[in-house]
Amino acid sequence: AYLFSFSHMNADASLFPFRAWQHCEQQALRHYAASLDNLEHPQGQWLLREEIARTIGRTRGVRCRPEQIVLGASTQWLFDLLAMICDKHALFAVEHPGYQRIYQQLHASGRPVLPITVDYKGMSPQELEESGASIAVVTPSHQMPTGLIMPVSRRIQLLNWSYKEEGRYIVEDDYDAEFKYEGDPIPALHSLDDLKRVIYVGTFSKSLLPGLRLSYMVLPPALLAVYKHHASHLMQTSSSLIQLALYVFIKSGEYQKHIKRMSKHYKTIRAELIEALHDKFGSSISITGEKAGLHFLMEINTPRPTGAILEKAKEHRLELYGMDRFWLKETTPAEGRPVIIIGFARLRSQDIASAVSLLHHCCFDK
Ligand SMILES: Cc1ncc(COP(=O)(O)O)c(CN[C@H](CF)CCC(=O)O)c1O
Repeated sequence: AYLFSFSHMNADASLFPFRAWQHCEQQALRHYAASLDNLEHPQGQWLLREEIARTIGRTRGVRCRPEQIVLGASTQWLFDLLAMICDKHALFAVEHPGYQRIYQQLHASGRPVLPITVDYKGMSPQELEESGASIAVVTPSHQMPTGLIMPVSRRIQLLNWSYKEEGRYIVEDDYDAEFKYEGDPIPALHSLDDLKRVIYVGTFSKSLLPGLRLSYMVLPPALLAVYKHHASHLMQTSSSLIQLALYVFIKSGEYQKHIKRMSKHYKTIRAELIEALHDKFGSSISITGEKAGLHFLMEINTPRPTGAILEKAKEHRLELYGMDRFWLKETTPAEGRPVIIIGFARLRSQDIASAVSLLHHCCFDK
């Protein structure tokens, strides 16, 4: 077990309202147990899809009907589904550096996946245009891993790219949208889309818990028709019990209360952590991607290479990851200063000073 964790992959289960969740589960069983005895709708429970449509309409400006929502046990599965229903010649473009599991998932679906460079505004429209891809996968709310927030100007550029040709789509993976600390709220790409070219994807992995394994996808009408034709033989992958408990949890207002409480908590932890990092590391670090989400990047001015830092972190039971897991191309990244990804979802206030000084030790001391 780790002493401290800077992982970007976890959540702090000790902050999850399990009593409230169990109450919602009991309510779900009391009122909807009957629906557990048969195979449900392939897209998932209607009641939950209604609540999700309402929630993303209110919080992200995503206008959709429950009929357009497909639930799934993980974002990876939803990308599998997407690969099944999209035109078999369609090429996918993904962000580089980017989220490796989606890249691998799409690769496994047998079609070439093209890594497209992410500049300081997000996926490069020029590279995307030249790539010949017709489906662009982006993470505009807090790019994984750089943490940049895609400005509206770039969102419009990508939408215009998708409008140029039939069959072009943008997959908006709105990961980390729930937690934003600086700057004005930016509406989802989906809310700016006039021609129904955006497929909106969301997950409860970070707003609630990764262990719930519940994610959702909003299909535009044209793709919904294809889904209904191709994939309706596929059964829903997520558990009906979790879906119904989540429906009660959202309906009762517990979800909104939880997001508010966690936003406040993460805002405090993030501020204390950034202050402690600057105190300890001084001008030897530069932090980027910290305006939203549950992680940011930290570049360190040290002669020690990333590999050696990660090695030392392992020795000292400090959970820490580098940028290699987001490097999708065969080429190795130009050797610059070490950059590590700092996740803070699992950090507790009282541990910050010790975790930061241990990190400093791994970066500089023998
Ligand atoms: C860009 C992006 N879109 C969705 C998810 C959610 O996927 P799921 O829980 O299956 O719904 C993640 C989650 N990624 C993990 C970080 F918590 C893993 C990162 C790593 O493998 O480095 C993600 O990065």
